[in-house]
Amino acid sequence: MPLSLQTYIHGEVEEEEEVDGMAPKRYIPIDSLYCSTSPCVSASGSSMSKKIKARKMVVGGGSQEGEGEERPQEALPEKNRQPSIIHVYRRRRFHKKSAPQNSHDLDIGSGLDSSRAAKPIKKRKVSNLLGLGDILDIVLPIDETRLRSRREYNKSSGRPCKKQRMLPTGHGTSVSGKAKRWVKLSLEGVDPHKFVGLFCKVYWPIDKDWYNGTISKYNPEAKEHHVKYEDGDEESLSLLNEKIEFHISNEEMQRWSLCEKKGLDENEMLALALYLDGGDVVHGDIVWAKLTGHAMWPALVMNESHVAEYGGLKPMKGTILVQFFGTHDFARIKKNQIVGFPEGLFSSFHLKCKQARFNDSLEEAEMYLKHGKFPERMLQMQRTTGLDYHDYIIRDEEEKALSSNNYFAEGSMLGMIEGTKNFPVEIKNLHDLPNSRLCLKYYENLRDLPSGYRGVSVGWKELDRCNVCYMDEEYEDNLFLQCDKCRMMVHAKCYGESEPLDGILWFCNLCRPGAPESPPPCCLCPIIGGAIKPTTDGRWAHLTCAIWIPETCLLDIKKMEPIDGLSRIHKDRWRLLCSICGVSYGACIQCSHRTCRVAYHPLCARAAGLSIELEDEDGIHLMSVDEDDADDQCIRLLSFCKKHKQPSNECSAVGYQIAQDVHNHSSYHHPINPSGCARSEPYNFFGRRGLREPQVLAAASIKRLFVENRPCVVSGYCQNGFLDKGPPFVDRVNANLPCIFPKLKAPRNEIHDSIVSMADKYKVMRQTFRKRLVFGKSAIHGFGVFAKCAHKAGDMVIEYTGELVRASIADIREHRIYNSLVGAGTYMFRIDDERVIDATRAGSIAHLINHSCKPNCYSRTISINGADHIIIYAKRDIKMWEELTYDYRFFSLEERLACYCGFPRCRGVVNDIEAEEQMGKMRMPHCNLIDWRGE
Ligand SMILES: C[S@@+](CC[C@H](N)C(=O)[O-])C[C@H]1O[C@@H](n2cnc3c(N)ncnc32)[C@H](O)[C@@H]1O
Repeated sequence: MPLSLQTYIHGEVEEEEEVDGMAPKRYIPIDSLYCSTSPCVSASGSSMSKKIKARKMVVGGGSQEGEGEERPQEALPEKNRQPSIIHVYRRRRFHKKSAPQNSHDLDIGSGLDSSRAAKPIKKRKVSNLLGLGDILDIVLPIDETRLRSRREYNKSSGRPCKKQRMLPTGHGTSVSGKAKRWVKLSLEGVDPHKFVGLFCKVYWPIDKDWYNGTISKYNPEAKEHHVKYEDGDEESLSLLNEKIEFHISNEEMQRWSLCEKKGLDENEMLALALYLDGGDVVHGDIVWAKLTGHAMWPALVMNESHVAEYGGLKPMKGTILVQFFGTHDFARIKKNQIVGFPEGLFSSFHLKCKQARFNDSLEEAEMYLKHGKFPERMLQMQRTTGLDYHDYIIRDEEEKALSSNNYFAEGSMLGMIEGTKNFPVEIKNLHDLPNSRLCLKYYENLRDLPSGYRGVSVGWKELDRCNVCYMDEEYEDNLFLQCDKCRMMVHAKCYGESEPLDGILWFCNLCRPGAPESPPPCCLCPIIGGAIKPTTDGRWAHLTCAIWIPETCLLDIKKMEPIDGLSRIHKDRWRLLCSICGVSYGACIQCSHRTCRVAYHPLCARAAGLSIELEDEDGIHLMSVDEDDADDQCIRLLSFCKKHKQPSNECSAVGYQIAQDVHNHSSYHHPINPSGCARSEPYNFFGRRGLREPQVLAAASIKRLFVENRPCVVSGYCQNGFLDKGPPFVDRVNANLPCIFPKLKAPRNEIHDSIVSMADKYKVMRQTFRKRLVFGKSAIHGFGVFAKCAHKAGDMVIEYTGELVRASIADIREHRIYNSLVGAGTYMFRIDDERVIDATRAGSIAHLINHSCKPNCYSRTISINGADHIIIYAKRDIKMWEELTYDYRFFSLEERLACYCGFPRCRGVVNDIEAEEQMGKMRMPHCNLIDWRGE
């Protein structure tokens, strides 16, 4: 094997073995994986996949024959496990180091230790900061010889000349136009062909080393450059994603109209940061601060004595008040979420985010370090502390929210309702941010709103759930749709998309061309973003609000718009104060408990984890959406405050109802999985959760006909008292309202480059997965799949591929072939009742992805050009080298498969217990079975 195998233990790299042979490779080629990981046996038939070993132990309750001595640690309980060992393959050691090496590239590994050993005296008076040249003598401990040797003094000022200082040794220090030097080139807007032929060096994060090569060609389709390394290796890569420098002279740059990328000078920043670093964090310090869902971000520690001026950011034990560079927002960050600036640079935090704002923040941080200066806007924000800043906003995210109808922010709403303040402390209020261009834009929309309006943003983090019905299951006839711009996820039918999209570009109605420039606020609640639809009176409202507020309805339930009935909303409902966000705006619903009057906005309730449900959600599918049947139908929407929140499965009527369903659906067959292998299940498997349709869609349908929503307005006043009984009037004239946003099938040139259709995303995913993912030894079980680079929530990660076989064939293979060969278990993924993907002998490394009860990925079936594909998506942002996991939702009434995912609240088994329990209820007790002798 031509591979150098390394062991990563707790992030440390240790050379484990050097396997010699053919040309060196970066990672083992995925194509050659099967021989090493598939459960297919060797000629002797004695090898058994680790997966099977673990599984057999679970089944048998102990080690199996032939595996006694080598009990895999993945089968051990979490506490007994050894430190996680991940094997990854790296380039061989004999790769020459990039030559000539940049003398200005601080050797981070050694630089860190030496500098730490002799920390410079801390200097805090940043306003008197000297230029780098002035302090070089002080920071010499970092790398004295290097810094000294590079110093070239300007004769007149006696200060070091920056340009010359930064020139790499080996390339002379001349600044003549012909002298070549290593430069980062600006890639934006440059013809990619211009890079062909350039000598370059590419940074390999695993090796922490640079490798020299030449760009040999450009592939416009893949948007990739091909690099031939000096050591004979070659690869195609996207320059944008790489840390790459070119060896080029100024003259050549001019000739080919290339320009140097004016970016960070990491070394200078490091030197300055080390100079300022030391001891406890005090105000004026520059640090890395972490908000959940965001990269570590450069921030300035604020003066706590001014805290009174920061309104909602009052002192809180264990937290530090910071202002972020780049966004200029204030936040209170837990101390353990703060990292010293030099440490962050050593950990390459500055390379971990590609957002424009992040780059701005680095540049601002650099300016502050070098010159002690802040951007004017940051100062303005500091000056306006007299204003009531209720909370912080990450402007970048705000931009996302305002421009794309989606908002991601820090903090779980559960945390909020458990907050010590009257109102949840972590809800973000967008008002009183006068310096924000975006806020001004946003407020333009709010002119007509009452003065008490405050925008509230919630963490729309759950990309795997429908934004309307909040269910995470997918149905064969109601697939998930994701807006290709803002990534909002909805069920097609919940959003009113009846036509199959088949992978074409799809935008939600706020991202379509012609949509309002900035997202309109919902007229029923202050929550920003989400699935918003037009109302019949020319406003906008969340579909969820329309569904949960009793008086409103949808005129066309196929299109799920426009929202009607706003004028019917009871006047008291508008006056209710939301107990969760504390904003007295919009219309609230109330707790369904008999004696409780607690009010909340439906979306606040959902975000806070309160239960909002149908009284008989499992029976909803039995209701007809046919208007003729309307008289007999009634649906009750229940919601409970925190105090009266009840587990949804407590309702005994549900079990009964399901039992009836089974009885009535003779075509239903209980799923068989006698082999017990951990087949992953999709989300649309008929039998898993009873026969439910996405509940809110059904609710919306029925609601058009008749709704009896229990909660009373204010006290004891049944809403139905003011609702017309019987089917609400469907205004046919209004139903023919012009379609405000025609269905978009936008040509590529109309849209931003980063917005691509499902089909294009799929294509890119297929082209890149080998570069993005790698398999390795997993701490969970056997082999797993790891991310070689960071992934964003919602990214398509990999397709689960293999042989597409009929379910009956899959069963036969399991029983007759795989089980008899290796004992048990296969790599199968059920698409639906008919089709199974068998990845045992063919397919991508997706079959190695392990299960976790708190996964970072999820699976979805997508349809492209008429073909179904099982795609593994990122459920949240995934860091480099994180193991990919998804919830197998393993379903077996016969077997339980112990789970070793290590998540603190692991459910203990890979099985989808909830689904199995539901199914258990669906089984008729024996005593209820009639002995049918035929007639
Ligand atoms: C598709 S394979 C995953 C790849 C597997 N790690 C391997 O090396 O072959 C599925 C099998 O991995 C094992 N597995 C995956 N996730 C697990 C977990 N969280 N706990 C225990 N076993 C797991 C189970 O034996 C399951 O049948």
